[in-house]
Amino acid sequence: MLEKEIYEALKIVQLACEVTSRVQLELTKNNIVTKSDSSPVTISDVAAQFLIFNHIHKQFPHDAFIGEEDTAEEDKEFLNDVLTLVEQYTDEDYTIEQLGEIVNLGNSEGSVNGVKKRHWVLDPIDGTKGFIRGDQFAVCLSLLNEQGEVIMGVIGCPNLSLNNYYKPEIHGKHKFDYKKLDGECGSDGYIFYSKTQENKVYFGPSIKFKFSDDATYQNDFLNVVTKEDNEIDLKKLVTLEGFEKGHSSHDLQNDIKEKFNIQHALHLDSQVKYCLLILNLGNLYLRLPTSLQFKEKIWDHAAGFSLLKSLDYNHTDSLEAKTVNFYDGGRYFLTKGVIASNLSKELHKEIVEYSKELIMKKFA
Ligand SMILES: Nc1ncnc2c1ncn2[C@@H]1O[C@H](COP(=O)(O)OS(=O)(=O)O)[C@@H](OP(=O)(O)O)[C@H]1O
Ligand SMILES: [Mg+2]
Ligand SMILES: [Mg+2]
Ligand SMILES: [Mg+2]
Repeated sequence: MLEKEIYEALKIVQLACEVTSRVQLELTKNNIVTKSDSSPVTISDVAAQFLIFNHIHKQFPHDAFIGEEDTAEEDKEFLNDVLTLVEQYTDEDYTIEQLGEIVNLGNSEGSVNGVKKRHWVLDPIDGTKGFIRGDQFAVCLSLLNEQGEVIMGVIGCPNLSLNNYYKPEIHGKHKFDYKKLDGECGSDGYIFYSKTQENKVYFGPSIKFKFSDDATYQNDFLNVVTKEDNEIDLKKLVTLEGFEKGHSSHDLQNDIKEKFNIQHALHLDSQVKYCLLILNLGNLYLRLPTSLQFKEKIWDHAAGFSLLKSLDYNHTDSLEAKTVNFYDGGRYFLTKGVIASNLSKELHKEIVEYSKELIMKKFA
């Protein structure tokens, strides 16, 4: 089940990794604009959304899409640069109108209004600020079934070197030789994927994927992680937090670390944080809200959620230890913040209870 979906998703996420990581190296000010919510977007965010939706739409014409980007806000010059970029990776030529039609397929409100369709959920570049800074970012594609449940996730991490995050004195012995794996990556980084119902996550150096016509991609994925591979050392927990102070309440997250005596923290952009959690390079993902008005977007979490649920890890909001739901709020969560972990359900709940206390105090 889902073999074709995974195969097509991997193939096109791999291409998007290639495009985005190339653009990252040669990014200029003209390639970046500011959206009406004050967040940045680059030509490669829109190009990656186009390439991915164009491919998936051809393969699965009955499916719907939710994507972060939309061409309505962008001017002609910017969109022309997007076209020039995508045409280097497609056999056909496209007009600006055709570009818009495909990118804006992603404007679906989801299955909230009784539209029962599968939805592909895309964040073409998650961590755009990290991308612009030259740091971590991720291409995140997932699939929701007709009931709105996340059934698979693919995360491309073009800039990820795992050995940078592995510290033997903290992490102890691990199944994987990250240095060796990094060496195999070239400049394309890693891709992670999972089917939510399967109890394993696959990952491999993106560049190693060799796709044959009979969809034998599994053979090219060298690495599998299961829950049993991860030994959690409660004395050496590591948090996974965002880089941008505007995206989560770093002050409250520090209070949590103090209360639970957590000595180590990693700060990095994007859903790469979820990939590190899967590998047990971090244990506790903290995203406490900076304002109770902010609505979390489903594309910032759906692919990571699939990886986490495959290993039966916790993924809840920051006020109540209830599993986050991807369908009741359409494009948004109805809940506030996110806390995820590979800890026991009991400890996770304790952390969320303390988080609630802190949030209530801060925003009272
Ligand atoms: N105020 C606020 N609160 C929470 N989240 C916000 C906020 N503003 C933006 N965003 C979203 O943050 C997405 C990037 O998440 P990161 O995990 O990379 O954040 S961090 O920069 O590492 O802190 C980012 O995704 P991208 O736009 O895809 O980069 C935004 O959707
Ligand atoms: Mg994002
Ligand atoms: Mg994005
Ligand atoms: Mg964005």
